[in-house]
Amino acid sequence: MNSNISTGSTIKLNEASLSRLPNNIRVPNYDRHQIINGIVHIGVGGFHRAHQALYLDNYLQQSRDREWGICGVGLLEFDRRMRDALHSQDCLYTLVERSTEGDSARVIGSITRYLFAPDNRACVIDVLADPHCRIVTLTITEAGYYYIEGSGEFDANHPTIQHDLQHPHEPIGVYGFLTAALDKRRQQGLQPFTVLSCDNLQGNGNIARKMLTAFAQMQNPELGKWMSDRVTFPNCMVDRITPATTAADLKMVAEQFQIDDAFPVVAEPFLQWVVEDNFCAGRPDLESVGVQMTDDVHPYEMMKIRLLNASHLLIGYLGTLAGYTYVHEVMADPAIRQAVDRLMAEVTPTLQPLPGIDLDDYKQTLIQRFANPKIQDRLPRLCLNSAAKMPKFILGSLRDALRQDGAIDYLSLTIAAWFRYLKGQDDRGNPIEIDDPMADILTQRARSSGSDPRPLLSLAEIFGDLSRSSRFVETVSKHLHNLDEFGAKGTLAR
Ligand SMILES: NC(=O)c1ccc[n+]([C@@H]2O[C@H](COP(=O)([O-])OP(=O)(O)OC[C@H]3O[C@@H](n4cnc5c(N)ncnc54)[C@H](O)[C@@H]3O)[C@@H](O)[C@H]2O)c1
Ligand SMILES: O=P(O)(O)OC[C@@H](O)[C@@H](O)[C@H](O)[C@H](O)CO
Repeated sequence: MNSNISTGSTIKLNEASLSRLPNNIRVPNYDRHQIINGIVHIGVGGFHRAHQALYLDNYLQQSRDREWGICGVGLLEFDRRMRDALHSQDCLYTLVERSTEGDSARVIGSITRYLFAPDNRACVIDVLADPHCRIVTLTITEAGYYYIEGSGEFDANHPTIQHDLQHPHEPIGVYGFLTAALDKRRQQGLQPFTVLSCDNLQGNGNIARKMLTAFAQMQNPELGKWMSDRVTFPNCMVDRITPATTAADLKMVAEQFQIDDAFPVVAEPFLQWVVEDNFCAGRPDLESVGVQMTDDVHPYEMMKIRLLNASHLLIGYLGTLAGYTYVHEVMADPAIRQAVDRLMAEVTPTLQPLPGIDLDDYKQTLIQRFANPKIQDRLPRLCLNSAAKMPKFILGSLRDALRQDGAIDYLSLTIAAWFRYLKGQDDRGNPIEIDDPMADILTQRARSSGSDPRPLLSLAEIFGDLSRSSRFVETVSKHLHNLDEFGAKGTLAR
């Protein structure tokens, strides 16, 4: 992304320039120098900055409690750009909410420090081990949990895990850092911190608990036991569509709001966070800023992941095959929009009822959110890392539907469309770039097996034993044949 923007009439964003920004831009009304970073967040990308950091900014704006600022951490080379941007502007950034009614911008101040782990790994461990840190939150993507989908077990052979087991003081992965810090806390007689996963995983807290404690057990069984007894891992459901920031967003922020921001973030107006109330070292009064605290997040997670994220996959594959670029363009195609409706209808019987939530309204709102032309959500973002997302977003519903003898047509179509997508060409022969840690094996199988889905369905680490269901295999097979022969639009027309 080209981050050079004209600075003629813009103001470089930083602490000193806040008072000179246009009046219609809300800026932090609190003294950021007084804030204690009670939260360390790993994986500061677009989503964290549009969601959790906004909730905490609202909290700091309205409360006198100064204990819940955020120290951001990036573990991967990918995060170098975030480091440079945030360090150049005192960790401030612009959040723009975009809807058909218009755009509104505000400057978020809740992240007061940012650490790029490759610069100084020991410093990241020290910050996590500091008694002021009481909650560690994560948005490290589905692939960041080192979870073997087919078995539900910890992927102990992953090179990152092996590295961290052998180099406990120089970790590179999330579990290495968390374990090193918790070990220090235990040795110093300090309480542990809460680990709050904010990734799109059903039972994200349970998965984080199982994987982190498995890692710690391998390193030091006593420490593993202490962690398993003392650290809490609330599950939570998070929701806000946040596209990846583009050069056009930087230009828009400069032109519409006169802010020269090296890494703004753009999001839809909708926002939701439902969190299990299980924090071992205290928490901010999240209810006061609209977070829903509950004893059981499970039905909320199921509803969101099985309706929203599953639809995103169908939109991503069919839309890409049909030659579209953006989600709102796909939603303007009546046939694909109808397929999304039908996918949601198929999933609905697998959901538990939620008091106070009308599922028809929820689904209608999703369709409207997807159709928002202002947020310019690109299809490749939805299709990224599909091997990790497919089991979480689609296969749970599929298993339930098979058990209930329910309809599986559109769930299977989503899988068939993914297989067709993995062949690397859209319906007009334009290349598709597959961005997935499993890309090699997936594309190799997709290309060599023609319209036979079985070689891909036999990947047990993704599909488990689903390939034993002949009903399922036949339905995917039928759709894959149609997609190969008639393309995405032709298949839907039939
Ligand atoms: N973008 C959204 O609309 C949205 C909405 C709800 C939830 N989420 C969740 O947030 C996650 C991140 O989304 P984003 O939009 O911020 O993406 P992003 O690409 O902007 O940021 C991803 C962050 O995750 C880190 N990361 C990736 N793999 C990692 C690994 N193996 N170990 C440690 N860190 C790793 C990256 O370094 C980066 O900081 C999603 O995968 C999803 O689970 C996103
Ligand atoms: O972020 P991922 O890769 O888990 O999934 C892609 C999108 O479905 C997701 O980011 C949604 O936009 C988000 O979950 C909305 O809250």
